[in-house]
Amino acid sequence: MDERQREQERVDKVVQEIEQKVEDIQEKAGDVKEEVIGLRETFWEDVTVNIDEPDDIMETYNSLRQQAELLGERERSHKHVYDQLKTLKRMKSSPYFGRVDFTEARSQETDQVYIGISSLMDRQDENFLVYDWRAPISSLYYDYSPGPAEYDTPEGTIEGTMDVKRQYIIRQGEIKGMFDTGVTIGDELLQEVLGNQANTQMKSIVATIQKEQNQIIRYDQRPFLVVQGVAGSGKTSAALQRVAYLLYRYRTKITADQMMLFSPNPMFNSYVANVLPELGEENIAQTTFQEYMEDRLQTRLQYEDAYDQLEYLLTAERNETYETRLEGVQYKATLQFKEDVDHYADSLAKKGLAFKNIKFRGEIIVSKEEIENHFYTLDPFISIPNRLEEVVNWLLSEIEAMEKRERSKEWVEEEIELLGKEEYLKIHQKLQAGYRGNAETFDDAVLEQKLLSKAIVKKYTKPIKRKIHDLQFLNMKTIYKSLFQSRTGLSKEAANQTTDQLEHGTLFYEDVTPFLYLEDLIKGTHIYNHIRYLFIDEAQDYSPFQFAFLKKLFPYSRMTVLGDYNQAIYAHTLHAPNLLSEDLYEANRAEYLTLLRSYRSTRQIIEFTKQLIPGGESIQPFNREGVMPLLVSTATQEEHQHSLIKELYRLGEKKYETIAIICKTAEESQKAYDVLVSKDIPVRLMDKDTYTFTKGIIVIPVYLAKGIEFDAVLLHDASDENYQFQLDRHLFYTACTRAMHELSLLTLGEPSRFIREISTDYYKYK
Ligand SMILES: Nc1ncnc2c1ncn2[C@@H]1O[C@H](COP(=O)(O)OP(=O)(O)OP(=O)(O)O)[C@@H](O)[C@H]1O
Repeated sequence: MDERQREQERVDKVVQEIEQKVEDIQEKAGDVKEEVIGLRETFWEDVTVNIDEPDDIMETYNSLRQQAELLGERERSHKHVYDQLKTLKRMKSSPYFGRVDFTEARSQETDQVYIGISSLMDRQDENFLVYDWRAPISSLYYDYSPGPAEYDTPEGTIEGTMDVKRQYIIRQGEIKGMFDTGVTIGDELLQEVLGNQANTQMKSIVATIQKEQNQIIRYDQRPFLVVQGVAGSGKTSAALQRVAYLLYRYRTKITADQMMLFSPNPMFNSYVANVLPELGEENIAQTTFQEYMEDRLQTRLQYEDAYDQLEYLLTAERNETYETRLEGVQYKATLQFKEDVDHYADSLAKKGLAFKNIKFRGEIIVSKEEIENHFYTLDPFISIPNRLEEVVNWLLSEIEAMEKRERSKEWVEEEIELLGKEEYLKIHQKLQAGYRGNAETFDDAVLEQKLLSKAIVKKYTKPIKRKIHDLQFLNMKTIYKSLFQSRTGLSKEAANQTTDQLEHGTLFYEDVTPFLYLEDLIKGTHIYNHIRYLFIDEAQDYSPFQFAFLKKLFPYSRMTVLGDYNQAIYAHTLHAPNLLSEDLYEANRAEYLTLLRSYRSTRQIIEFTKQLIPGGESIQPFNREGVMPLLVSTATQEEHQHSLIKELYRLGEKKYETIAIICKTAEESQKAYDVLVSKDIPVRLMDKDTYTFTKGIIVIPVYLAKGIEFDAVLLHDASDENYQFQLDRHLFYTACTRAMHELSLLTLGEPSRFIREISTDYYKYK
């Protein structure tokens, strides 16, 4: 029998074991499921509901709680069984992907370690048939070639020799490919994986994790892990496998809801949504900075979003207003500005807080001046948030006093009379329920009238009280506006521009973080203390100020920060440090890792794109052959449209599943889209509100294509007019590096200087 047959026999045996396990579990699962259904059906039968006496209420409460706990526990175990089944079903088709034979130096015993997406024991629960890829011993597979090798366990390092390192492609229980590999994990397998068509959903890479990626995945020392990785080097992939790794490593301590990922746009969220479930793990919370902002500001204020800011900076005329705005954008991103805000917040302890009148039925009941007076008569040594708490209590007591006065007023009586039958009944019943123990007084019409007026007044004061609790009597807009009358590092023009903007009622995007930061200093910080691991992807787009803000929001989180400074596309990151800069981290608190190998694109595309950026020569392409990028230069609109359509047909014939026409801005995208639609080309336009992306041809502005990849990319207009400034270079690089197999650059007019800098040996010219 040859080696392959022997291996196939083993696969068959493991598949049988899996089938057996599935059967066993299904039987058990059936029981649990029925139990859950049964419990739900009889939930109310098994609780005693009696609320006549306080003791009975207690008993009812306890009985309800017990029943709910029982149901919860059964539901959890049902879910556990269900998850197990899902993983086993996945393993039945492909039980493992790797094997290492390892001889421990101490015992001289050799183990054959088979590695798959999850561990699998034999039926006696004695031997591992498959090891989870995250188990300590599995790191041998990712880190070593045959020869001396070692791995770390919680008990210490185990040394030995690796005799065999083998990879398998197993599909539907059949070995389709099998290779013994050297240092890096098989080029064959990677070739196969990377040569495939792009997917509208990212896949897990556990079978082919590279050594330097494995380092990121398993890193477990300093609180900050900062990864600078070139485009397509697997940063996002590594981050997601790292989540799965941490969930496994700390499975008794950490759950998915204690982790969170900040991603660049909502479409990216749907793009990566499958990776963790594919690995048998739950997804973690994902948000974008934009979503966080929306959540915080809600309808309180109008504000600009990051994309609109970028759109303005890319499309507006470069005049004085523009330059002033740019100054603001850049300065408000810095830690110096954060210090300005800190100083200003300190000064507010003595004076300067602005308040709003509290009104009731159109009349002022506590004026802003009264609130201000009250606030500033409180002990100045008490912090602002604590003083505000006192103000809340005082305001609430004022409201209560007012409530009492109002109850006997005429308008209340009128309202009672005007009450609809249903409303009346509702209030009546509510009152009755509350006063059951005292039933005889209920006949008393006077009492009823009293209770009704109380309820009516309460109806009006309830929202006021809620607003007081939420500190909405603070006039945050005015407070923030006054910051620009204090001393800051901004020029007078930039400060005035901000105030003017605020007077129109809208917050610039660059003001959102400082605004929320100041608000937190005044109201007391919002913190997410349950988040233990925070992941920030596309970190180059965050400013030092935003980072300081995030650190305050997540004080107990270890952070994994990943990005590529060559893809920094926001104006605040120009000539400024960003989240990848070492000077933002305290000494010894952060580890910096670099990824230089790029996997996404063919060798030809990488050879081209690496010349677009300074230092690009250090980028190492993964050797996957393809065709050279194509440049199609045209002189007129007609020619441009004609060649666009011709290119689309040509790429379409190659059966690519995803083709992206990438534009610099939303404005350009809209134009391209209109042209294509008028020519009956089936195409979708992606904008900032698009949440998923689909197969076929799409038109998309670069900043929304961040982090995503396509089979073929067609740059809609790579002309010099479109791409000439420093920021354009990053946009251009980001756009070109989205392509996996083919890249075409169309230009209307002279090609961009970034292309002209490159020797024509690296692209075809048409
Ligand atoms: N070890 C690997 N095995 C298989 N595929 C990989 C590996 N590493 C990366 N890839 C693939 O390379 C592509 C790029 O990976 P990913 O999107 O994680 O890179 P990135 O560094 O986040 O890219 P960018 O910064 O350009 O958005 C993906 O298709 C991913 O599946």
